[in-house]
Amino acid sequence: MAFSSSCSSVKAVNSRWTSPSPSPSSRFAVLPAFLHRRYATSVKLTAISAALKTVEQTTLTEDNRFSTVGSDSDEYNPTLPKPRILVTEKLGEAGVNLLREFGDVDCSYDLSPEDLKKKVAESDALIVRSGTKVTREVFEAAKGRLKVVGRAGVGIDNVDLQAATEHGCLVVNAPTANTVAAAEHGIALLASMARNVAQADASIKAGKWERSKYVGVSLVGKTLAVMGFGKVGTEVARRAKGLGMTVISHDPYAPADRARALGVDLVSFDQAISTADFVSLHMPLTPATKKVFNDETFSKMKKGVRLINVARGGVIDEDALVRALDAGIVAQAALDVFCEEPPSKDSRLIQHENVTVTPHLGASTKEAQEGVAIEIAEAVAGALKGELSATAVNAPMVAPEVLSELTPYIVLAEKLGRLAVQLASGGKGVQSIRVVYRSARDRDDLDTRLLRAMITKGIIEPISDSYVNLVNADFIAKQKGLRISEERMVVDSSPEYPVDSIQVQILNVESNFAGAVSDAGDISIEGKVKYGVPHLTCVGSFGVDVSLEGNLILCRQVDQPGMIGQVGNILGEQNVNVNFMSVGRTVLRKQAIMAIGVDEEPDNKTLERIGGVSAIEEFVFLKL
Ligand SMILES: NC(=O)C1=CN([C@@H]2O[C@H](COP(=O)(O)OP(=O)(O)OC[C@H]3O[C@@H](n4cnc5c(N)ncnc54)[C@H](O)[C@@H]3O)[C@@H](O)[C@H]2O)C=CC1
Ligand SMILES: O=C(O)C(=O)COP(=O)(O)O
Repeated sequence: MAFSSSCSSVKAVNSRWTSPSPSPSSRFAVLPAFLHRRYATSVKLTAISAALKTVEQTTLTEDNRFSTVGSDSDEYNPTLPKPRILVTEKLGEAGVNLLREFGDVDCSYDLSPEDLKKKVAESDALIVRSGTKVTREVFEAAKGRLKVVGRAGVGIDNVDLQAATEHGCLVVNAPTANTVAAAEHGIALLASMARNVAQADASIKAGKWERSKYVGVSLVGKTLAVMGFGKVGTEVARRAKGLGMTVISHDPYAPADRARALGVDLVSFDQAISTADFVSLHMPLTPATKKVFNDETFSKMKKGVRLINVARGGVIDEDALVRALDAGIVAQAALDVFCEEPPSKDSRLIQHENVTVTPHLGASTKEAQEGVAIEIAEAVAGALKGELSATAVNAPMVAPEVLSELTPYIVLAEKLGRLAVQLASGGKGVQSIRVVYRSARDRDDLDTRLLRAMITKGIIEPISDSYVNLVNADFIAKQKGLRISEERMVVDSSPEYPVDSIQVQILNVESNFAGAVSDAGDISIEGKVKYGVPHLTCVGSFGVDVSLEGNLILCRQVDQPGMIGQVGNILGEQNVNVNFMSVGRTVLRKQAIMAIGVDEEPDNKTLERIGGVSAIEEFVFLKL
């Protein structure tokens, strides 16, 4: 391949200099703060448990933003300022208590949009249910402080996800704890609608006794179409089967075998709505589902159909539903959710005699609210600690075991990005990046999204004032016109490790260090993880082996004896500690590259002295 470097095959001549490398465990380098704004320069390399369980200390940065500092201890330090967590809607007590153990919790309900904007500017996390609109203006008002929005429930249509992503704010939800509650509410509406429970109740309270008016319809033997065969839809289907109904479902993305296992046929949208006696909505509100129930679709329904909506009001064109009710196409509707919440009191839909309504109660059981509160509190606290959430909505979800494996490679990825970009000197600008992952594993057995995000972070942060994290890495890269292509190469190494090496190439750009330019003319560096520590193993066509800690000096020189001593002496005289040194060469006694890891940043005079060593042809100082 044109881009392949000779490094993978070149053996580094590894001369360890003054300080021997510390033990692998103390050098195990991990930056778990994928979501943090300012960690790149302030986080110490930290030993943490593989599953990212380490609790980081929290602190306020100089601009008063909540940030994290890696701790050598596994304990959370209670003396440092706590994150501020704003809760704007009623949350189960157990969840609030959990949050209080971790942060300063401000429960302020019924905030006006203006007050919400004021409060988020002082909050690290915001927890909402469906009643708070987290708009772009809210993210803008937060001025970068807000790190995580927790949606204590499933639907995140009240959160502007694009704006959250652009602002690097993670959005997490609590997708499982209210499933049964929503399904039970759907079934409650289905049964009560069929037997006119709400209308009969109102009638009897109005002093009437109207037995013949409220004759209902039976459920047994009727066909129910479940629109959206996700968590709630599945539970509704299960329960409806128990009531003796025939259940069909439409869901373009649901696996047919899961439906079949419950005795449910997955059918087309038109087939579902045209054959069902009852239609129950359980899909999310998305651009594709917005007003999907409209005049046209109502006209295809079986006359006398009954409709239940415990999903989102916006999937129905409410005016069209009123027309369908008036025309008798829809015999009855039972609605828990509305386009506007709360709906206007004199809405024709709400007041319609064949409509039963509840005020968005689907998730409102004691059990569900406690569960949701705990689920969201754990997700938000985890995110504030820098853990990746299993319920992240706008960031890659990575299984904990995958994450623990990838963690040291994530550090490597960021460092390689950071190094590569410092080797670019201009010309056409940094636009095209090629990343090659060499691995012994099958092609599909490596999730590189985290690695790519961290390479992007490493590339962008040194050259712009954008802060980049896992959430916004792809967005910022796109915004800056950075194209990142990824390639996988299967190599013959141990499949025990997910990645053998990562190579980062910046294409079509000039370099301030000609030694970093590969035979193909691109800036190219490659690294590996050794004993949990990221190492630089290749620069251009030269093999080296230097651990990526502290800072790095790269020198290209004539390959001759005494070079290590000369440069080492200069650094030693200036009290700059060398933590690692390695020399790689292509041809004996021709050219070599010396990679020197230094703990301190040498001053200009020291660097000039290094440049003055006669055999050194070029050198560059790189900050990790
Ligand atoms: N009323 C309430 O209090 C509650 C409402 N909900 C709402 O119920 C809905 C479903 O929730 P879950 O089952 O937990 O979500 P889920 O994500 O598990 O299921 C949604 C399903 O809808 C399917 N879907 C997506 N687009 C579709 C389309 N165009 N047509 C048909 N199906 C489509 C998806 O493939 C998925 O299987 C959400 O809108 C959620 O916000 C959930 C809990 C409580
Ligand atoms: O979880 C959902 O999607 C819901 O609709 C529940 O909303 P809520 O938390 O009760 O405002």
